[in-house]
Amino acid sequence: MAAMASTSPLIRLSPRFQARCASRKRPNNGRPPRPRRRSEKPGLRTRCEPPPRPVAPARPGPEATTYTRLPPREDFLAASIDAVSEVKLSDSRIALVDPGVDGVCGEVGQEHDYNDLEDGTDRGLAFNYISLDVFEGNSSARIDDGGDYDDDDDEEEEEEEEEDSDYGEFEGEEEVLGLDGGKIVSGYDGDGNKVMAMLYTVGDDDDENDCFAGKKTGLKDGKAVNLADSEDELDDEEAQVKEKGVPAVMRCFDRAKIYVKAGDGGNGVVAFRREKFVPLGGPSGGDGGRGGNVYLEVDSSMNSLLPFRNSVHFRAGRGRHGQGSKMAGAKGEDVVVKVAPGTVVREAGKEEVLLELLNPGQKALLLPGGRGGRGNASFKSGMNKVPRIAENGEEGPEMWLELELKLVADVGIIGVPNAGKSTFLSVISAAQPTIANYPFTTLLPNLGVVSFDYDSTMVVADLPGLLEGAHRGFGLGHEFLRHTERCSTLVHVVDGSSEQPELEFDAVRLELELFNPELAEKPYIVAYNKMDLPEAYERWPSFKERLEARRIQTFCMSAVKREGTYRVISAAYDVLQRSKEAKSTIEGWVDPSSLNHVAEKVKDQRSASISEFEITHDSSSHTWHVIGSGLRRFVQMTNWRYVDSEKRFQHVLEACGVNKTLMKLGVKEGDTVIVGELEMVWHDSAGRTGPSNINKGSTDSVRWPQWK
Ligand SMILES: Nc1nc2c(ncn2[C@@H]2O[C@H](COP(=O)(O)OP(=O)(O)OP(=O)(O)O)[C@@H](O)[C@H]2O)c(=O)[nH]1
Ligand SMILES: [Mg+2]
Repeated sequence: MAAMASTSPLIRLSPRFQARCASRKRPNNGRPPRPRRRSEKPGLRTRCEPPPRPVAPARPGPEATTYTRLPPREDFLAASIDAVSEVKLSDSRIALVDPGVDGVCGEVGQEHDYNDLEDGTDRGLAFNYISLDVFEGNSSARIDDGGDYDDDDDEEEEEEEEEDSDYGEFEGEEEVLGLDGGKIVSGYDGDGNKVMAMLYTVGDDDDENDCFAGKKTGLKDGKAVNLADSEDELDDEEAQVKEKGVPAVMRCFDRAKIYVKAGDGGNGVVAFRREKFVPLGGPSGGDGGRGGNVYLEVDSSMNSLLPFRNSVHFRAGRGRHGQGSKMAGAKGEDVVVKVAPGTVVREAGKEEVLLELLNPGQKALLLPGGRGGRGNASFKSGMNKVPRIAENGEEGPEMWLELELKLVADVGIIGVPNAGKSTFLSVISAAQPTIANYPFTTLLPNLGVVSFDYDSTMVVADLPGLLEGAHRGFGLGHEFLRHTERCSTLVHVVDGSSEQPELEFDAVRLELELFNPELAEKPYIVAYNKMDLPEAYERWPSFKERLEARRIQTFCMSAVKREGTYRVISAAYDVLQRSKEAKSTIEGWVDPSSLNHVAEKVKDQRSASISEFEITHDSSSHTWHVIGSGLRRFVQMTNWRYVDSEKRFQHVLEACGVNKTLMKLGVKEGDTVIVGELEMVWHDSAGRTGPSNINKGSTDSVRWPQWK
């Protein structure tokens, strides 16, 4: 720009363009229209309609944050939530474990009769579990709250069921895999595909409250198989995923969408010094102030992105305009957006991560404010002593950002619902997560700090249970799978009391891989839980054998009896240390100044040369588009109120080669040329319009007294 200013006295004004319409954005900065000047006379015909503005990025509507969207009504499980809050560990089934049971991994003591829990009523929990019928052959699975299922002779009923597509997809052999509060059912559908379903209910027989029962879900290669009433059946997969949206009560405020805008620069002004005894005071218009910057800062007191529910827009202040007596405008106020530790920042709609803000105190300059426009004092030179030109302030950049909070935990506890993950966390740390004998007790991740001694501590996160299909939105797991991306190590808790622990184990591993293959590559250990239960104890040897054959480090424990847990967590600690060492050698030291790289990029874009441009031609409308960020910025900063601005603009187009290129490409008389927001008409006969537009007294021939 400095170079441009110095060229102004040498302007060879041969305007081939006639500006039809100058930038409409701030035509007059709110001031009353000036009387026409000579230079605005003939030749400069303005068009009434504004030039086509560049297509602005679609502005997100009210769904700016994940939590502003209301969940589908049927997903709001009021009854289930009530039920959850009533359940205590002491009430749960585990309270019935006979203390006489001997240690883990060894002999199991006496048999425990838990069969009475499977009769549909869990006394401790006062829940009514649905009955699950298991069928052979081609019969259909059916859920019935305590009702009988007639699977043989009643042909009419069978016909009805065939018509009812709710059951149609879940035909074939089924077997019960787990009967723990909820029931995991596996089977084969008509096509021979493996089908899994988690069936459970909470509350009494009242259908309205029986929300979980209303959402019985069968999972078939990640697709829902709706086993409930046909009203709930959804037409397509998309609708299913939508309906599986996490209810508002369960939503973690760990995603937000915000708008940030750096402040615009203040405008420069044209002013001349008029003072007694100071003849020919000269130009004294001050520069505009710089717009405020946008910073992102990690605030250790924040643990969610909840504050962004109310405030979505963050705009830095604009710089003040310059004033006479060479007074520069004040700088605009900066805005600092505080985020929780562990926040990942992306530009909305883009995959690329802009910033990862992990540690409290980190502060990143995200968007630098716009440059202040120069006042006429800055344009003064030996050849142009009365510059009547000033610039607009540069527009501050703006952006929609997607913020995502990922837990910063060393170890993540994963596994199917009800495996005992929360129980394990409560044993190894001081955390007190809700523990209960039904799936999805944990709705939000829990954190706990495990300390071995003063120096060695690690943060462990208990994550909501994962179901098959979690990566496609089933259950709650997918909402939280991303948290595991931050964990260096995983502890995979396997429910030993399930029918086929290995199958469940593989399903969860597959989910991790499908969600993000990098997750599956993280180091992990397996903790086979509930060893105090006879069935778990029986299955342990074969489970261990198979996993060890696959070279997977496997431990057994009884979280509730606090046996074997220390071994598991110390093994996790060892794995964590090893992975940390490996990481530090690979990644090396990270330069904290790299946090400003987004702002650096913006600055680089700003300093793009005006001679870098592309020209496209639309032959149907005889329009030429001159595209270049340097030129665009130049147009935006040109203040068309001032006569000299127009001349300087013509000169710049000539100097940077736009005119020449257009002529080379075959521009014709009357064609429209669009540069940035400015639309002009091309005239071949420069002689006709060019010299006649020059305000002869405006540049080098100006005499100071003229301004007195
Ligand atoms: N017998 C026995 N029961 C256990 C053991 N560990 C946990 N449980 C019980 O299993 C049930 C589920 O425990 P949670 O810790 O809530 O399971 P979770 O994996 O956190 O479940 P979600 O949060 O739903 O994913 C509770 O009733 C626990 O008391 C164990 O070692 N032995
Ligand atoms: Mg839990």
